[in-house]
Amino acid sequence: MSKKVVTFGEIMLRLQPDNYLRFVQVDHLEATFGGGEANVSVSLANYGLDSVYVTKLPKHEIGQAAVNSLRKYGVDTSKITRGGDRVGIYYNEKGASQRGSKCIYDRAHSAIAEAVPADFNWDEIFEGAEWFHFTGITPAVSDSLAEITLEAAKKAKEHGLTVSCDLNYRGKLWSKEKAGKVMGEICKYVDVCIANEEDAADVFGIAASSTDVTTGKLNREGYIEVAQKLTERFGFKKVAITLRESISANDNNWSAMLYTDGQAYFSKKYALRIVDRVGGGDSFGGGLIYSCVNEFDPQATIEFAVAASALKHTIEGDFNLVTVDEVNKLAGGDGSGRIQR
Ligand SMILES: O=C(O)C(=O)C[C@H](O)[C@H](O)CO
Repeated sequence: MSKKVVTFGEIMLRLQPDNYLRFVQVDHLEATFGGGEANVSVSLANYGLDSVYVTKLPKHEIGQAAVNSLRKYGVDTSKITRGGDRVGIYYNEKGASQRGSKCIYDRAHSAIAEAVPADFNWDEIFEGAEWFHFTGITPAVSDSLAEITLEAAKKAKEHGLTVSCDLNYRGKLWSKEKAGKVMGEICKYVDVCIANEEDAADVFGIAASSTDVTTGKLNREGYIEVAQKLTERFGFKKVAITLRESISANDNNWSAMLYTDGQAYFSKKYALRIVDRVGGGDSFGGGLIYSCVNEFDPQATIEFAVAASALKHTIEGDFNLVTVDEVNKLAGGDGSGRIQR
């Protein structure tokens, strides 16, 4: 039987202009769905795991369309609570070259934002599960959701699950102070922390002293220092950090580090040409969770996670629609992009 992983968060309607058009230019928007944890669930379903996504969505057709967008890829949506009025929306304008992407949220009073603890029966949801994943976006959405996320993390530990959290700081949803306070409590129940150095600094005020003298960015020692400080503070078993050594619109190197048992493992570096970067971090989380539940060794774990997320950057939409074989092919060194025939 395949291993069961539960994720919890908000899935939103993503509305986006075609290609690289600006919001103010268009008279129609393309509609898809996405959300940090939903994206991870789709990755895991693609990899063949029993992938369960938990949220609350209205009973109406837009809520159903969100459910269908997940079912289409094999995510188990049976634990989604139905009710409330709104599906959260995010508008995404894709940047190019020196113009960055823009994200506008319209998610206040969504069904999940207004969910209450009684909406979820965690004992039932976690039955037979091995792993629970959420991101720092979920508790940022509303106070009630922060309370529910904490309860879910505690319950997951009681049920013996491994708990992972991607810090994913969203400054449009809450202040650094509030994020630090809420996440500081929730992270006591987390085993595997996914972060980048900006999240660590924004949420926990953790900064590293080691930077590269020429670029001014963190160097390897700096990343290790961030992971060590996170581990010291929360007792994480693993810290996975995506490295922004030089990630700008024109120079996109993508790699990561896994820190576990006092050892740091660095992945290969990929030069990306970005088709869609939204969900890139989630695809990394999905690859990491897949590798961990399958007990890959640390180097293989980080290579799989980074290769998975490198592939995501080539795919339109939030979801990483790749198979284990495709990820293994890239992780194994074949990044040729050749046509297969
Ligand atoms: O930013 C958010 O809250 C989203 O969930 C939108 C995207 O799906 C998310 O940023 C991808 O990680």
